[in-house]
Amino acid sequence: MFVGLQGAGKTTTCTKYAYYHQKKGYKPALVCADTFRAGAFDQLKQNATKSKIPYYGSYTGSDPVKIAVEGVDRFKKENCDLIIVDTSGRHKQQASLFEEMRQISEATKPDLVIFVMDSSIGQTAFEQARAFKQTVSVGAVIITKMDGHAKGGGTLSA
Ligand SMILES: Nc1nc2c(ncn2[C@@H]2O[C@H](COP(=O)(O)OP(=O)(O)OP(=O)(O)O)[C@@H](O)[C@H]2O)c(=O)[nH]1
Repeated sequence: MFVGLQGAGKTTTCTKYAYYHQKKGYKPALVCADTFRAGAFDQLKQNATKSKIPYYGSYTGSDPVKIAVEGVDRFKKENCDLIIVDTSGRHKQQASLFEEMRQISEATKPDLVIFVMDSSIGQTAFEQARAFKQTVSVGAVIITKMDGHAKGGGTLSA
């Protein structure tokens, strides 16, 4: 399950992560549990289609917990090795969105929660990262946009 702030690069990184594992011979799948941002499902769908990775999502559903569970169940039945759940961007002041993230995690029971962090955030990442870790069991961090500037060091130290 991928979590993080708005625009951190979750959807892009989900596809890269799936593609990487596909190239290694695994059978990944993508689930779009982002019902918040307009176009989120289309973005994931386009990336998945280009990479020939199966995907699941909904244009009409408004319950990300339900969509996540449906997607995970479907791909488990299809014997996928790696089911990646992309979630909406959120920040710690958005209590209801944090609660939603907790519910998705509780319902899908991910083996790994990955916190995706934009390197340009620098050391201010600390408070946000802590809030995510206090709500869901973050087990890994991926830092994105290291190609754009030199602030990644601050992010790493935070
Ligand atoms: N330069 C650069 N741009 C990136 C990288 N990763 C993502 N982006 C860009 O950052 C923007 C946001 O990426 P998304 O993958 O949509 O981010 P997101 O976290 O899914 O966004 P929300 O779902 O709205 O929270 C897009 O324009 C991406 O192309 C990266 O490593 N380098």
